[in-house]
Amino acid sequence: MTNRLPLTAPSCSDDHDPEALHVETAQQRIIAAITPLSDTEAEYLPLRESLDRVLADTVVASMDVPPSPNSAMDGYGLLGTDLPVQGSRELRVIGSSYAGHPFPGRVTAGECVRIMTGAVIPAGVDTVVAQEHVQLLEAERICIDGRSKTGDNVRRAGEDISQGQTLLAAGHRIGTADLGLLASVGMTEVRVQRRLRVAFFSTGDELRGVGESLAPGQIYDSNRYTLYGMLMRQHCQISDLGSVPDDPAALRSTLLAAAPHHDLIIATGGVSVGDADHVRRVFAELGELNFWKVAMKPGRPLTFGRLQQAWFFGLPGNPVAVMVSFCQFVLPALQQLAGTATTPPLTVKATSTSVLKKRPGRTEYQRGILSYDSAGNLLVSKTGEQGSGILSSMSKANCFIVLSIEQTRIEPGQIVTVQPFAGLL
Ligand SMILES: Nc1nc2c(c(=O)[nH]1)N[C@H]1C(S)=C(S)[C@@H](COP(=O)(O)OP(=O)(O)OC[C@H]3O[C@@H](n4cnc5c(N)ncnc54)[C@H](O)[C@@H]3O)O[C@H]1N2
Ligand code: MOO
Repeated sequence: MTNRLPLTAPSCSDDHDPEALHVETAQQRIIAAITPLSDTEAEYLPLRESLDRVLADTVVASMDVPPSPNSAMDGYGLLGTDLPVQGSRELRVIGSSYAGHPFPGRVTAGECVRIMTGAVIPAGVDTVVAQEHVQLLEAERICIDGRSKTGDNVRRAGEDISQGQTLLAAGHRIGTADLGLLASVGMTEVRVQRRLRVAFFSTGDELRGVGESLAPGQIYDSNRYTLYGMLMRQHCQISDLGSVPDDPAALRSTLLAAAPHHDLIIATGGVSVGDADHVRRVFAELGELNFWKVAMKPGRPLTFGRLQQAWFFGLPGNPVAVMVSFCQFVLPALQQLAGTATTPPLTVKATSTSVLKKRPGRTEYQRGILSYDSAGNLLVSKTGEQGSGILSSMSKANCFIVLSIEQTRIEPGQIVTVQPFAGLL
């Protein structure tokens, strides 16, 4: 084979490869290389349609929420100076304030108003006594005791949001609470970044699509399905370019056709050193290779670079390697492109209940099931066989067990680092 990039074969006892970048270095190189999308193609969307989109503008609150002081309880609104220090006191009920129907007058000493939760606090009132703490007397009179204190059950204007404050910053991905937050200041539409355009294709002469029949040596293409799922979860605008044969000319034309119309191109397979692994070589001829190979398992031959204005990931073909490298590298790249904060995934510590086999030299992402024992301690067990072709290990898992580069065999009872799938997949 010609034109092969050098590969230093790891020894049998460890997996060290001096050419492979550490995971953190590779992540930093990706973040450093990518500049966020400009907002020239940002669009206005009706509020509900903006769910999961990225804000193009910082939103400043145009009003206080709540706009007026209001009651937190159903009860009686009165003056704090009327609260008895000891014993009880009678007050005269002069009217009522309901949510949407404020009391128009002023309350003075010796008086009170019937008030409902959410109703505007009338002028003069600074305290609401819950009705459970009030004794009803005849002829519009009540009796209160010394249990309450001035200011009780009054929600001040702007206690949630104050006019002029930054409500949500540009680059924030709009979540479910944010839809309510934006509605609470009366916004009908928001300006959001366009969705990221991501093309993906698989490579391999052995691949057939679902619905086709398999000849000997052929397998179904599963990578385009996991990629579809992961990209849809990230709200990308996707182009599935299908399965491309192990043919440099076909790879070349697929890459060149996709580059002008996409922010990111993802290929799977063909990035290792086999005679039919053309993806990295073809990419390196056409574009700028940023790095090849990361000291991780699975996912070592990962390839990253740029082709015209599109970023490129050549993910290793093994189905688990695709998912692991997507989570660790494609996700931060998408976040960086979208201009959202690139926060590392949350990790927790858990006690392993399994023996975890590992050789030094690569960070490993084993697939685990995170659970609690009866005392509330976090436990994690591995999902059986851990080969990078064992996709069922991902399907059974709810977390990655992240074993650091120099870590070796883990015994049951040892504490390990775990990355839950929530927010990743
Ligand atoms: N001599 C060496 N061989 C290999 C090395 C190495 O360092 N030296 N690295 C191994 C590692 S680690 C990985 S990961 C793989 C990655 O290789 P490729 O990216 O070139 O992937 P392929 O060879 O094309 O495929 C690997 C495997 O995955 C299956 N596959 C591929 N695409 C799909 C798909 N779309 N759906 C389902 N399954 C797919 C493919 O049939 C192979 O079994 O290289 C090792 N070799
Ligand atoms: O790096 Mo590979 O993904 O171990 O099989």
